[in-house]
Amino acid sequence: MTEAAELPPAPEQAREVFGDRFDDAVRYAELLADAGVQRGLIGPREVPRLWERHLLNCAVLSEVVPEGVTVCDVGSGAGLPGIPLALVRGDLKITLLEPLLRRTTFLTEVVELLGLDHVTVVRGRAEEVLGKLQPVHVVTARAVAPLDRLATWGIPLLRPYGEMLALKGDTAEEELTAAASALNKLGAVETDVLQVGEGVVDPLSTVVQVKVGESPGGVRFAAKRAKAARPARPSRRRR
Ligand SMILES: C[S@@+](CC[C@H](N)C(=O)[O-])C[C@H]1O[C@@H](n2cnc3c(N)ncnc32)[C@H](O)[C@@H]1O
Repeated sequence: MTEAAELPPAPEQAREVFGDRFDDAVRYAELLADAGVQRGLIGPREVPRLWERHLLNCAVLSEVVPEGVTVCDVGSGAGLPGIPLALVRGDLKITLLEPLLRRTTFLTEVVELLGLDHVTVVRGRAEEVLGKLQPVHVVTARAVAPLDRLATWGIPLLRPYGEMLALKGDTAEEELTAAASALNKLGAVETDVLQVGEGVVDPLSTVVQVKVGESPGGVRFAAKRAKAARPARPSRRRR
């Protein structure tokens, strides 16, 4: 049997980043290393690098999230980036969206244990909750799908003038180029690649930012809504 990897002590930067919520961040890291691994939500090989590669890498996304907004973390998995973001930003209202029951059960436990009153867990696929969730200012995501597919799921969840913030690695620029036409059709008006986490993570975390205009979801989504709104044709009667 392989021995369970040990969770290393929190690095000094974690105290600064999580501030008052540092103890809760430690508790979350312990839950990931223990129940998270046992229930197959995170690989055992991730445990030694939980702080740098997961908690801190996700928490620094906070640098580019505006104040007091609503956020939907699409494909939250074991709570990344949603939970670290919630720990550093009590001003946000965050929905963790995840289709798998095993994962939403874990997320609900974490939210209750850490007393994250500003976080709600919703079970579902992004493309299926459209119209059921209130549109949000910001969609976040990490490791869910290539940018073009992620955009078709995430952008329709946005309010007008909202933005999607996707944590991506080295492939960020490449994915943006490949997704250009899809983003255009979905109503993107501005895109950028941001580097965050100076002095906290090395390498810096890369974030693809996609801002939308008045019509998030773009032409296809607008057409779908128009179709749904059309009155039903009167049924023909046989004479
Ligand atoms: C590789 S995991 C990443 C989890 C987490 N974001 C992280 O970085 O550790 C991808 C997650 O996306 C979820 N997912 C896949 N398709 C989805 C969809 N259409 N809508 C919402 N979530 C989805 C999966 O269930 C899974 O939890």
